[in-house]
Amino acid sequence: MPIRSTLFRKYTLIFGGLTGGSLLLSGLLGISFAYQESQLSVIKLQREKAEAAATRLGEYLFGIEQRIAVAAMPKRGVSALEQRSADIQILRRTAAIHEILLLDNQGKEYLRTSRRTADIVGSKRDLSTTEFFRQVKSGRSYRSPIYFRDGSLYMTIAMAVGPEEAGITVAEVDLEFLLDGITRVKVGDSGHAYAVDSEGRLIAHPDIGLVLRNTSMAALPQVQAAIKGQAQGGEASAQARNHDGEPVLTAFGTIPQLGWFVFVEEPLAEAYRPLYAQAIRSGSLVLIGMLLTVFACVALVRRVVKPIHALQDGATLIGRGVLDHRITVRTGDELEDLANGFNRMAEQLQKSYAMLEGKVSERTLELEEANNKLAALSTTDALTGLANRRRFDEVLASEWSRAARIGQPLALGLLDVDWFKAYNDRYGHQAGDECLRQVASVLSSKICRTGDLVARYGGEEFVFIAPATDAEQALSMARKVCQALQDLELPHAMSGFGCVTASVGVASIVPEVKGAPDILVAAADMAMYRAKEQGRNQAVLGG
Ligand SMILES: Nc1nc2c(ncn2[C@@H]2O[C@H](COP(=O)(O)OP(=O)(O)OP(=O)(O)O)[C@@H](O)[C@H]2O)c(=O)[nH]1
Repeated sequence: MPIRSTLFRKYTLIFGGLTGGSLLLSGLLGISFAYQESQLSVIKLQREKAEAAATRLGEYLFGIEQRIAVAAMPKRGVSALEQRSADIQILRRTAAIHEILLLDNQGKEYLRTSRRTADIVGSKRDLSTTEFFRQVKSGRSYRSPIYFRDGSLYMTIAMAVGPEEAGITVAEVDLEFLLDGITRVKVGDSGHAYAVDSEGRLIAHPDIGLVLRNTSMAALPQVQAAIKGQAQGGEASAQARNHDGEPVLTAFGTIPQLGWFVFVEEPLAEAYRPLYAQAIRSGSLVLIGMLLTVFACVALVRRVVKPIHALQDGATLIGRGVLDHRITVRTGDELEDLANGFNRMAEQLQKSYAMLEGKVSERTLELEEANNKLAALSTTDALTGLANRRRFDEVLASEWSRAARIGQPLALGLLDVDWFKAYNDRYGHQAGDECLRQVASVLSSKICRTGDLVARYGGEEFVFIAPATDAEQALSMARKVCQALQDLELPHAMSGFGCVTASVGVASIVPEVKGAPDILVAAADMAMYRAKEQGRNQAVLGG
């Protein structure tokens, strides 16, 4: 079955996917939480700024009111207006107080002291119909709505301190300090603060032109929410659109004494810039972490897969028969165990093959020997150990051709034991066999030149082939054989010689290529018969 996927790819995907994926997930969650926390802290900071500004302004205004109250307070238990005028004139030196009136308890002006004009004392101007007089007479302090005059922002504060005869103190407060307070609030690089009154009318803004144009911010949802009291604290800090329709992060603080609101706002992109930077930093770290994880996974998987590949390659090689191959795995675990198992198996196979090969070559050798023996047997005479008739025919044919080729004489001798039938009859067949072996031995000892062949021709007949031997030499060799046999003196009572003798016929010719060796055999045979006829125990030359 074809392999669908490699181990390396599979495990890299699994490990890389799991670790990289979980790292990415945890990284994204971390970034998300950090983003939310940072967002909350940015919003909280903004709200604190707004509240601090509101508190500062409220306290400042409260301080002015306190000063007015202290100045308006009757001294040494005396309620006469004259005695308080001096204190009130001192109060005039307070920068934020533009003008102070002292009214008697009927609403008649007793003293008017201003930073720009000379003091007017005892004008008796009737101010009893004014709102501030009515309100103070009813027992409450009075704060007027803000109003513009000569390009400046004012508010009137009226109060009565002490017994009724002490009269009413009315101060016109220049709200310039409000603008200062607002413009001093720093919100990031380009953020700012502004203040609105309880109706949403702009009363302080770094762009004084907006204030002077009597701009209302009441249309802005965040201002509406603040006025309606729907938004409290953190919930009032949120993303919104400013007066110019730009997205901002905004928060507000309340000046409770006045019912005013101080808003701070900062362009959204600027407010969140540290968040984005942090998110990018965290994202980069997650990315680097993921890359490192993936690299680590690849390295780990490669380390795991490498010995498996070594096992795979080794198993393939051993399977192909390379049995001396050894698998090298040094992991110190099951894989190394498996490699060792393969190596042991290969070693075992190698030994078995070697044993098998040894047996095969042993058997082959035995077979060769058997074949050689068989071949020898097929060409050897069992009784005498001489070459047999078949071997004789082969050698005669080849020597005939060779002699014909080189033009040399080839001699052949045919030996027949004399009166051998009688020998058998007299001494028995076994003795006859032994006698034939003796004859063979004599023949072999006399016809022993290199290239000569002695063979048993059949029965008690022997034959020899002598290459490069002429008739005279052949006859001489035959005579020596006859003599040697006679000299052996094997007893033969039935022979006229008293011992075993033989008659030999020899012939020698230079063969012709076209001729047949039969003529040489026939010539020797005829000569042998002639030797018999001539009395036996002799050699006769034929041809
Ligand atoms: N013991 C024994 N006798 C054999 C063997 N081969 C042939 N003979 C005997 O050899 C004898 C040959 O006898 P013949 O052919 O009559 O010749 P001969 O008796 O030798 O007489 P001449 O050849 O005329 O001298 C036979 O009696 C065969 O049985 C053999 O292998 N062993």
